[in-house]
Amino acid sequence: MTDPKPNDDLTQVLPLTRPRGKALAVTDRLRLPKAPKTARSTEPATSTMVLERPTLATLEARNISAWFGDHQVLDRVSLEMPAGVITSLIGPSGCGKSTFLRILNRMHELVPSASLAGEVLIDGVDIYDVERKLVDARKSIGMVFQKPNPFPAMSIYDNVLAGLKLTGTRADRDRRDYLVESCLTKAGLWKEVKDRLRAPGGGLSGGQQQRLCIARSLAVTPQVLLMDEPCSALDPTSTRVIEETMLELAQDVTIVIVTHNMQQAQRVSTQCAFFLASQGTPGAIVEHGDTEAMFSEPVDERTFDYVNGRFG
Ligand SMILES: Nc1ncnc2c1ncn2[C@@H]1O[C@H](COP(=O)(O)OP(=O)(O)OP(=O)(O)O)[C@@H](O)[C@H]1O
Repeated sequence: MTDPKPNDDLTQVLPLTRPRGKALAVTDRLRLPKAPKTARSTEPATSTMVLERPTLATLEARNISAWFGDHQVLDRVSLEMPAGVITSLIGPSGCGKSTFLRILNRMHELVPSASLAGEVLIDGVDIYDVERKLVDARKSIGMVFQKPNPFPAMSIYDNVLAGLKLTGTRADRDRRDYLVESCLTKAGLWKEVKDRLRAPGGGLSGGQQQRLCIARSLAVTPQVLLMDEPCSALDPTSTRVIEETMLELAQDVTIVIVTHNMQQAQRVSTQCAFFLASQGTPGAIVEHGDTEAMFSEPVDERTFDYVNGRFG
């Protein structure tokens, strides 16, 4: 997978022109509106306020197929990712997990040769619908990547707020202060950085940078958070902190995580989907369901072999 740029998840938006059920290469891009300047609020900053809860949303993929040029990498994948639940996507390298995840918030289209078919519904509304603004989909469905990608020279404070500008969300000074504190608190980073908010984001450790990226995603109050192997570049301690953060966040946000770590899938997820692309065929879901059941008594022999480390 291509390495993400710092604002990959938010800046690049595309026209909503895909005909239903038809694969279409998308190349054009739109520009996001600039955030207008706002007056200062007269209300005092309330550092004890909690980040307001987004409405919990169910994400549903229906018959998703995907291509890079002529190469089909997913074939009619359907999966419901219920509100307030952590869903893990597992499977061997190259079976299309990351592609599927990127389709869930319209990032797949950023690859010039990419095309797709199928529907992605958030609470029943297709994020690819021509009536829906792409920026709304990006606000509702945040993304955290494998490699932490803060803006390295930008301050920790400004990193958290980067998404507001990019999505044209207004916030006065007090609101910004409040968002920075509450998002960093939610991401489990506040105590470590509260005395150096003006220091550059690039000066944090890898685990801290990843939590900064989680805080940045939370600032636009997403209903869904997609995480592509968020701990694979981190040490066990940072991994544990991120997992605790995920479990905490799951009360407010629907989370979908791609992971190669079977223990992690069992520790954090309620439901699990096993992807496989056998012998040159496009990736598809072999089996999905309750994580505990998938690991203890999978229905399909290939799932049994995979979760027991016999391949992949
Ligand atoms: N930008 C791209 N251009 C062309 N082909 C791509 C691109 N990105 C991925 N692919 C191909 O799509 C298929 C699925 O890749 P994807 O990254 O989705 O798999 P994955 O299951 O997430 O793998 P991994 O676990 O190694 O990250 C692979 O065959 C891969 O080579």
